[in-house]
Amino acid sequence: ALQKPAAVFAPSQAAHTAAAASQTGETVPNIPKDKKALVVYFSYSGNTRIIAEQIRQSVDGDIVELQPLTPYSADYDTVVKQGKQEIESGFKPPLKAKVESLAAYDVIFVGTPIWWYTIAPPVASFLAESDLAGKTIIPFCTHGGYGPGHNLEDIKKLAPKSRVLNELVLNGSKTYAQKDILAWLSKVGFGE
Ligand SMILES: Cc1cc2nc3c(=O)[nH]c(=O)nc-3n(C[C@H](O)[C@H](O)[C@H](O)COP(=O)(O)O)c2cc1C
Repeated sequence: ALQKPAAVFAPSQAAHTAAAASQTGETVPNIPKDKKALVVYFSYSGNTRIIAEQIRQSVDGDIVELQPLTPYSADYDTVVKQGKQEIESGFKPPLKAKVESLAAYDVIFVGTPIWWYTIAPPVASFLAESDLAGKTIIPFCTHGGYGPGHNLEDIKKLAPKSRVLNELVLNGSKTYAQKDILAWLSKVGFGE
């Protein structure tokens, strides 16, 4: 399944308009909650970051962007090839910073672009190096049209002591209204 040409994962940047929409659009009340939430995500070309910000806005939580110690190339095709190698070899790149104070959060949203049908390597690094026992993990991903692949299974494998809820799967080239994000949040039971 990994033999598809690199061109199929062409960058999709239509999501940029979503940021503007979520700032100028409808006002949405925060979901009432007694749990403290953290949004942790990686984003190479910006699509997952937009969703991460929308989630943070809806849950009124904190947010952390994962960054590999060695940044990925600015050249997209180079990254598509490198990502393939990293995923096939199970490489988990060292992160620029360890995510601190996880103990303070009950719920951790984990966001990733889909790379070669799974989570991006920096997200694998985060899951592998963090103590997530007893946490509720709510995954979300953006993909380029080929769907979420096996990323949810891979998240569960890397966080065996967490309760991993259903994933929000989004197409990175589409835009999502804040109310769509809220609808998903209440569907996964956040705030109950
Ligand atoms: C290394 C790499 C691998 C990718 N692999 C896939 C894939 O397997 N399936 C897919 O639908 N999209 C794939 N894409 C496209 C991204 O998942 C999609 O553009 C996503 O929204 C990017 O999120 P970001 O802007 O937060 O980095 C890939 C992109 C890159 C850079």
